[in-house]
Amino acid sequence: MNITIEGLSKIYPNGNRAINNISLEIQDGMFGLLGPNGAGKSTLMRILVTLMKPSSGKVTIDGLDLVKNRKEIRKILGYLPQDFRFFSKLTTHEFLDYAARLAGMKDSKTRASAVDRMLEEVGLFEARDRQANRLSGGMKRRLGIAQALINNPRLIIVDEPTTGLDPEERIRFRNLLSTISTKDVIIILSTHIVGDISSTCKSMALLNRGELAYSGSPDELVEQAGDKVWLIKATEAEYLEINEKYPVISTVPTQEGWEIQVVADSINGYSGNHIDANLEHAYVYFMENQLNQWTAI
Ligand SMILES: Nc1ncnc2c1ncn2[C@@H]1O[C@H](COP(=O)(O)OP(=O)(O)OP(=O)(O)O)[C@@H](O)[C@H]1O
Repeated sequence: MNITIEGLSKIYPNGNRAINNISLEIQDGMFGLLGPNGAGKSTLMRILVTLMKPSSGKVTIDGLDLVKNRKEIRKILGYLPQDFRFFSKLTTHEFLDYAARLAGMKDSKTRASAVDRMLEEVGLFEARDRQANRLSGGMKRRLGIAQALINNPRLIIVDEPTTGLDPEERIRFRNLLSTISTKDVIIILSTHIVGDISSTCKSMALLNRGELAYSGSPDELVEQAGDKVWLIKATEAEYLEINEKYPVISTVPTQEGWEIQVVADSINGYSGNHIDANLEHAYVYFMENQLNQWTAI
């Protein structure tokens, strides 16, 4: 499985340039698409799932042209949109059966066993007779992924799936995605939550204001911030100054004052030492130093 994106742009009718000349290669496995709000992630997702046409550029999925071969591409596609909703009154099981029918599974026996298998896989079998729109947030998200996966798609696109989930459900959801990501399947995970990507994706892209700011592995991005993360031991007086000067990752009070994690090329004049960088640090460093656009995660 392989996706090639060449010179892709999207300008909305009101003139908003949501995506600007993006070129990208995506191979088998889990691919993370990271970026702040408004970066263009959802726009790119909507184009990839054939809901919207690009203004210019070309996308090829396993040799199929995204615009010309829409029907064929839809057959191999599973999509969990950001604002996924359920019809009222359907039970979990009925909903998934409906989704399976929409996905083209005509034979009722095959469908029934596929639905049960999928409910087991996402941990919702016990909840099969509960009304879908009364499930907890995490369970709804799992039912959302179940409907995206019911027809064994080879391209799975999930948009901001962990927003609003508690940490336990978030981990559960990520693990679920990892188990699906086998050979010959691409899962594209769009998120503004750095932890979603660091724990699951081997390759990633960073979008910012419609532009491709980085593509590669999360490890390579972390390497770029290798010696840029500092733990400063600050006095009360220095605390505010440091907050003004540097992007601060965390602040912990100590008996002497504060321990403050910052990302910066140097910490002239302050007392501190390097600490290991992680993807969150790298993201902040990249947004601040390469793009001058650090605000907040
Ligand atoms: N239908 C639309 N018409 C006009 N502009 C739009 C439309 N949808 C999105 N935009 C604009 O395009 C840009 C990219 O939006 P998009 O929703 O793709 O970003 P995002 O990275 O998914 O952000 P978020 O995480 O907030 O959804 C933003 O400036 C947004 O305001």
